[in-house]
Parts: sequence; C-alpha cells; structure tokens
Amino acid sequence: MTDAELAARLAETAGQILIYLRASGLLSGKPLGTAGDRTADSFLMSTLKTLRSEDAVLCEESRATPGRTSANRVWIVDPLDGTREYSEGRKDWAVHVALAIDGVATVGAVALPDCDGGLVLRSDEPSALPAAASPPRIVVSRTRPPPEAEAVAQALDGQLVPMGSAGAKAMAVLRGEAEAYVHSGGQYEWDSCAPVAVAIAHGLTCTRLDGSPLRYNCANVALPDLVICRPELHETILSAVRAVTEV
Ligand SMILES: Nc1ncnc2c1ncn2[C@@H]1O[C@H](COP(=O)(O)O)[C@@H](OP(=O)(O)O)[C@H]1O
Ligand SMILES: [Mg+2]
Repeated sequence: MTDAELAARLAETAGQILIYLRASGLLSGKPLGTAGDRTADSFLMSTLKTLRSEDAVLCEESRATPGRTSANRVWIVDPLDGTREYSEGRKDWAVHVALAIDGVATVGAVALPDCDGGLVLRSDEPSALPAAASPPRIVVSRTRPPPEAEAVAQALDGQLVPMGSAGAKAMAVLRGEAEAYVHSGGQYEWDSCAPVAVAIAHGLTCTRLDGSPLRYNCANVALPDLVICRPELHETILSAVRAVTEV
C-alpha cells in the first residue's frame, strides 16, 4: 500500500469510528470529545506502529516517537480536529493523517466524516479548483478568529465565514466553499500538516502569515499562524496582514 493510500484509509476509518461512537448516544459534550480524541488516537497509533514501524510519529494525543526530529519520515496526525464541534454535534470536524518528509508536508489525507455522507480528500487525488466566488469568502475560527481577519476581509472586499476545525476550513477552500483560510494566535503542526499537503496538491498556496514556508517536524511543534488560499489572493492577504501588524 502506498503512503497516500494508507493515509486515506486511516483517516477514513478513524472518521467512521468517530461517527459510530457519537451515534451510540452513550456520551455527549466534553466527555464525548475526550472519548473521540482517545479512541481515534488509539486506532491510528497502533495501526501506524504496525504498518509503518520504521517511521516516526507525531500526534496530538500521544507521546511522539523519541528522536523524531532526526527522522526523515514522520507521520503527523490529528485524530480529531475540531473536537469541540464534534462534541456539539456539528459537521465541521475532521481527521488528519499526513506524512512529512524532510520537514515538508508531502502526503496527506483529510477525512470529513460528517460532510456529504463522508468525504476523504487526498494529496494523491488532486482535482481542479472550482470557480472562485465573488466577493471572496474567508473562513476563520468560529471560536478564536484571528485579529487580522477584518483587515484581510476589507483588503479583499470579501466576507468572513466562521467555521470549526482547521481541516474543515482548508477543505472548504479546495472544495469551492471559500476562497481563503486565515489563522493566527496559536495552532500546532498536527492542526495543519495534512490539510496543507492536500491543499498544495490541489493548487492552493499555503504559507505562514509572513509569507515564509510551513515547516514540519520541528523541535517546537507550535505553528501558530497560516494562510491557505487561492494563489491569486495570496499577495493581497499578506499585504493586509503586514499593514496591521506593522502599525
Ligand atoms: N489559539 C490557539 N491555540 C492553540 N490551538 C488552537 C488555537 N486556535 C485554534 N487552535 C486549534 O486549531 C484547531 C482548529 O481550531 P478552530 O476550530 O478554532 O479553527 C483546533 O484543534 P483541535 O480541535 O484538534 O484541538 C484548535 O484547538
Ligand atoms: Mg487540531
């Protein structure tokens, strides 16, 4: 099985486990989110350990492989991105499985189990971007929108759309439901690695908000800001962010 095939099968299966867990009705609210995080993590970690025993792993819910920063191949996994939204019964949550090679988000799959009966977007199955809408829609965190968001919306003459989950927001851009995703104020490598691998493969531009590349498998796994957008919007977004951060 290729790495891309494995990423997709893992993300899809973890998503189905999460759907099943929630449908049981045994838990709700925060305890449901905690059980979802742990259950999906346990499946993903034990399966990766068996099928890719040579590779390192960095996961939100588990201890990373010792010495992972000197490994070339590292699986970077978020078993349940948008835990809050999942536990609230919303549809904007995702499972992220990525393989970073030499610090670059190279292979990835993002499952959206609650979206159109269950979708998996993959870095090895790119499709053409749908036509852009006007005015542009900028997806932002529904609970922690970035302070730069209003300035970006003004610069693009666009509108802000609140949504949960970094994976759901990034996939909204490549599925033509939004034109850009902008975030700042905090995030970790697992929140963006798989979405970025998939988004790049589909022709989107992905960078930090200062325009520098998104690097993975760093000693410090904080990766607090990013933009994922249609290429033609990138420069305008960076300029708008620069203008507010330089004030
Ligand atoms: N300021 C912040 N600090 C740390 N993590 C943040 C953050 N803002 C967003 N995130 C994380 O990024 C993911 C998407 O967030 P949001 O829905 O707000 O856009 C969530 O991941 P998890 O659900 O995996 O914890 C959330 O915890
Ligand atoms: Mg996350």
